[in-house]
Amino acid sequence: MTAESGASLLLVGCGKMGGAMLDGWLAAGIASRVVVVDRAGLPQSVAGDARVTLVSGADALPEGFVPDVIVLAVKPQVMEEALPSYRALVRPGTVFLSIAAGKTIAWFERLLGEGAVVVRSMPNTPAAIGRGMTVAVPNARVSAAQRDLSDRLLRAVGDVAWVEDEGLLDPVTAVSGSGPAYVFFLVEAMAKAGEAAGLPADLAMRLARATVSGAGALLDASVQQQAADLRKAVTSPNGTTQAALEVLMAPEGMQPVMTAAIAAATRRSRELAG
Ligand SMILES: NC(=O)C1=CN([C@@H]2O[C@H](COP(=O)(O)OP(=O)(O)OC[C@H]3O[C@@H](n4cnc5c(N)ncnc54)[C@H](OP(=O)(O)O)[C@@H]3O)[C@@H](O)[C@H]2O)C=CC1
Ligand SMILES: O=C(O)[C@@H]1CCC=N1
Repeated sequence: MTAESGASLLLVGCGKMGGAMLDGWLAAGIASRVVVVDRAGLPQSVAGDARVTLVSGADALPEGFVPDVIVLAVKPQVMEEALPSYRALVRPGTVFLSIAAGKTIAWFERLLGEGAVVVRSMPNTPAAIGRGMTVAVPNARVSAAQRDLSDRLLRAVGDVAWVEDEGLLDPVTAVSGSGPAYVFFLVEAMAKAGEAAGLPADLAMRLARATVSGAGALLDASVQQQAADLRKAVTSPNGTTQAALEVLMAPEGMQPVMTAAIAAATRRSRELAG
């Protein structure tokens, strides 16, 4: 691969996350060729793109195809069944880039062999609009050029942080990997509470959606301010917000619930290691 020619990629699993990442790579022009393995077919967004070839399984890869990166984007529960078919592609020049929750670098080395070059990462679904957050950790065999290529692939769909301590990937998964679901649930909960307070259901949902997305955009635009500062700016002394925050910020309020939720997701990520 050269910077001009672009990378040659094998994408194993093209569902919600794999499909979002594929869109990002094609839009950024990082990939010259992407072979996709997925029984369900290609997403509509990439149909007809000459750089993309769909195959039904590892046994149907194009003759002589040697990918720079193999992106592993199947569910953790099917990874063990899927992975051995790609063992023949292990070589120093090919990076196995996993986005699967829980599955550790040691687990991949066990199934692929000690020589495997592995990056374990955890993205999130805002990647679908180029606003993802990914944390990645390399194994010892990843070269500087391979780390750079992996970084460019992940950065095509949002921000990227690299860490050396793989143990951090479980709480990372709990905070940013699963995190979008908590925010969407917040919308649902606010809408339901608005209904309970007397709003019509459609107006309550419209207000909840607009408030969460507007607050997210304000947070994004307020690089100099902490989230706590933005919260304080809404909170008039002895006003309505203060009344609500006295409930949410009480010792038995939202913080212990969020801490317990993130601890549960962290535990589940560790269990998925298998
Ligand atoms: N969704 C999310 O928010 C995030 C997910 N992840 C991780 O991304 C990975 C994928 O998750 P997600 O995209 O949500 O899941 P999806 O189910 O949407 O995508 C997985 C895709 O892989 C296909 N597939 C199943 N078995 C194979 C196989 N043997 N070879 C090739 N393709 C196969 C599935 O097809 P079929 O449906 O026919 O089985 C499906 O299209 C998981 O490991 C998850 O932990 C990481 C961060 C965030
Ligand atoms: O729920 C899951 O297991 C995956 C990983 C992070 C987000 N979705």
